[in-house]
Amino acid sequence: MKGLLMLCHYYPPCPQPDLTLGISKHSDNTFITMLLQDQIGGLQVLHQDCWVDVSPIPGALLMTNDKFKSVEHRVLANKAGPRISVACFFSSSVTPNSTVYGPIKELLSEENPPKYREFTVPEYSNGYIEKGLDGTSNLLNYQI
Ligand SMILES: O=C(O)CCC(=O)C(=O)O
Ligand SMILES: [Fe+2]
Repeated sequence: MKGLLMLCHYYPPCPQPDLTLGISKHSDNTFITMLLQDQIGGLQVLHQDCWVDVSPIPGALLMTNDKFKSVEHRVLANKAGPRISVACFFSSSVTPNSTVYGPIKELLSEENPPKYREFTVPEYSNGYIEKGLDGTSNLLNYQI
């Protein structure tokens, strides 16, 4: 499928899970993510400043991106394991695309000026990768 990127994660068992994380806090930079996780657990989403466990349900596929706002999430390290998950990212970032995206012009006015500058999807995706999962939003780099 065009624009589908699949990432398979293997988290080895960790002898001291309190000292590290499986994946640090981040939000996905794709249009939508579908995730298949095994029974080990460890995925958490940030909800009202609290980390909430996303318990594995056998056979369930998890979709992130709540009303197009990508939810922040992380994965805890586990003594049990290994843990395996498969994330499918739906995004146009893997195909060349020179389209410039920005705030919808009809919604802008003197009272409501643009908060973000325009950018292309490859520019945004490369910035996301270069920044790394440092817990901050990549969008901050495009704020005016
Ligand atoms: O392994 C998981 O449950 C989550 C993986 C993840 O957050 C990602 O690939 O972006
Ligand atoms: Fe993620």
